[in-house]
Amino acid sequence: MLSYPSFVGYSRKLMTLTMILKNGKMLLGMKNRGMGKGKWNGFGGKVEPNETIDDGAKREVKEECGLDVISMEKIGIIEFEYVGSKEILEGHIYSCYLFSGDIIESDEMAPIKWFKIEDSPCNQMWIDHKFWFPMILKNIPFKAHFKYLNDDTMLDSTIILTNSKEKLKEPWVNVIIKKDNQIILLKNFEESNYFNKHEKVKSGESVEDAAIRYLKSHYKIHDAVKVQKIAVVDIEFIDKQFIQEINVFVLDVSKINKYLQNEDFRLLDINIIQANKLWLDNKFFSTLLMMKPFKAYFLMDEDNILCSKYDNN
Ligand SMILES: CNc1ncnc2c1ncn2[C@@H]1O[C@H](COP(=O)(O)OP(=O)(O)OP(=O)(O)O)[C@@H](O)[C@H]1O
Repeated sequence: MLSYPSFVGYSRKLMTLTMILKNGKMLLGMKNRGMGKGKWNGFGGKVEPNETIDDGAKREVKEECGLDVISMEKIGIIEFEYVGSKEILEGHIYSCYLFSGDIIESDEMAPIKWFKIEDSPCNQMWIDHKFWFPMILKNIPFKAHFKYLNDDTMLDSTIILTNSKEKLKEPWVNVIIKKDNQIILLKNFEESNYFNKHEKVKSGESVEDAAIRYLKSHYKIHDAVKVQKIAVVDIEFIDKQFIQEINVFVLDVSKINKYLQNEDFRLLDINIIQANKLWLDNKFFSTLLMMKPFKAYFLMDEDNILCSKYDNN
């Protein structure tokens, strides 16, 4: 379901961007002119007509921060699209851990500073940085497309891991119980994201049976209960070799009191859902509660969503 855009009829401009890393820190320069003025970034620029992309990347590092690259690795290719432009900026993204020489600031890039990775000046960097930087750190090849309205507004993003051999899907279930205007959270819900824990589907078991098993293990519920499968959510973690396929069912008990007797639950008001950090993004819950089946895909690095796609057809 993760379709990647194609750009027939667009021209391309090749660019490089090299992230220089050492001992948990990254080297960033403040761009003082041209594209990305006023932003901290790695080092790079346009590839010249008579050089290879790798050579262009090394030349830009030398020109912009004075360092000589000893070795570098290309991790990703990003296609930057700006609404209204028929030119794709094709950025080749490198990591470099081995270099020599001294840092020299230039008119174009100053100051140049080492930042601890966890202290990166995110709000003074390109918005896209946070979506692909985890792949740089974990050395996971990727391809991405970011669509910008202007330099500070991103409209769409797609990231594909290019090394993944077909990852295996692992089916899980989750059942959301809705009562009037409230969602029922189990006692063991995940505090961090206000969501009931997922349950793994056993081998040979259907997802529907797993959903009923899930319900019975948590609630006093009888066999005839009807759950409705609303969402299939594929969750890919960048550094795991399988995709978690979460089948999300919804059971509406607004008219049925007996299911909930004598049990100790936590009720969460649907109206405050938007304000809470619920599982996944805000759109997920509102889409789920429309009760129309849909599919979704999330690319994650630990708790961070790097890419999300919905398919409501
Ligand atoms: C839209 N989101 C973006 N996210 C992250 N990085 C981005 C970027 N858009 C451009 N970049 C990088 O910014 C540099 C511009 O280079 P830029 O100064 O235009 O090139 P070059 O040095 O050849 O120019 P001059 O010839 O000196 O004008 C180059 O590394 C390029 O990869």
